[in-house]
Amino acid sequence: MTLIPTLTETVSRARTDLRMGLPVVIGAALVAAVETLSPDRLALMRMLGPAHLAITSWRAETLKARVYDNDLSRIELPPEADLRWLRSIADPAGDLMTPMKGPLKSLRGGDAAAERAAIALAKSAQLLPAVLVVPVESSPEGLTRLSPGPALEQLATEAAMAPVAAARLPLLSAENSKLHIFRPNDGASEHYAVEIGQPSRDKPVLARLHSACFTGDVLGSLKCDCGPQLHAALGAMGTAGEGVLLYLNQEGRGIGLANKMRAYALQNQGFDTVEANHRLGFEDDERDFRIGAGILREMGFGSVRLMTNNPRKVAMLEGHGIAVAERVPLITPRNRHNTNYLDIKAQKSGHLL
Ligand SMILES: Nc1nc2c(ncn2[C@@H]2O[C@H](COP(=O)(O)OP(=O)(O)OP(=O)(O)O)[C@@H](O)[C@H]2O)c(=O)[nH]1
Ligand SMILES: [Zn+2]
Repeated sequence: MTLIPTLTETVSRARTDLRMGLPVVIGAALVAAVETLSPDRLALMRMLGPAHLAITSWRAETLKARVYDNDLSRIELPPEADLRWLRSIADPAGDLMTPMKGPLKSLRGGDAAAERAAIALAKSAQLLPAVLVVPVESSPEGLTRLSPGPALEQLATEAAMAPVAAARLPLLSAENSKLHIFRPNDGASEHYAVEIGQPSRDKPVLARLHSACFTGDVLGSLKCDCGPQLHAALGAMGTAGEGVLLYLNQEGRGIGLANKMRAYALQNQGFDTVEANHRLGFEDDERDFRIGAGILREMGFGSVRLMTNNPRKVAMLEGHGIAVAERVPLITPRNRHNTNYLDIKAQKSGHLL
């Protein structure tokens, strides 16, 4: 152990840098997130050499740009491109008003490892997955530096979860409850576990992995089923006298609340929940379900009766050391605002509704 930052810590720093609009050095390139880049920093970066953009293949598909690097595209920057242009490539908000941004020229050949790591880093910072890249031989002092391969590997590694604090928390649905806080070792969000009663660690526990939904859980949004699912799950555990509900801070299926609102704005333009994610450049579901498995293991649970309609959650838990003894459906009422969303989840995401 030294006082020098580990790779995990350096990646976490780099994530914060991108959120603040600071470039980071990945391999032999200077990269910055388009979303947070200022005009001044853009000008300074462009003085260092020819720049290009990296976007995901989903975003490239919408923009009709060629994809030569599998999951991403490197787009040449036209000389006259300003920040407005960069943002129009990154953010689909204005796509319908200004559909033609091109023709876009995709770079071909060479190596896209730095771009791939930069996009993964931007996603982990819950920023739009679009980055400005300037290949450089030497880069200014003081910037966070990463090697592409190890950075990508680190971003794909399961974070270790440490229990931080726990206390009794009587709930409307179950007076005998306790709230546990878990902190990952990668500088990302904390997650919570509500333990109801004193469930045995030796038999399958009634469990729910709930992903945060500020709009549904807190505001009572009618657009999704999250709030009613949260309360139905706690209610069922209260009635049974025991259970464990993980509240995972993976808002918007892992893209964050700002991007979820971008997705909602696209849904107002007529795209469905899956199409909206893709137009933004994301996969339809960016959540890392290993987090839930890690917390259950940390709490001593090895087997669950899982309240979910999502077969992927079952498969991911099973794949990460938690036996799913039973899937318990969690069906909540439909309304005119969420019925299309629920149909799309059933048709495109395999939910059993
Ligand atoms: N990106 C995006 N996220 C959404 C949208 N609507 C709801 N969400 C998020 O979707 C997640 C729903 O999480 P869950 O209810 O735990 O998961 P699920 O995959 O629906 O599975 P089960 O509810 O267990 O059946 C939450 O993180 C919400 O914030 C949307 O239109 N776009
Ligand atoms: Zn919701």
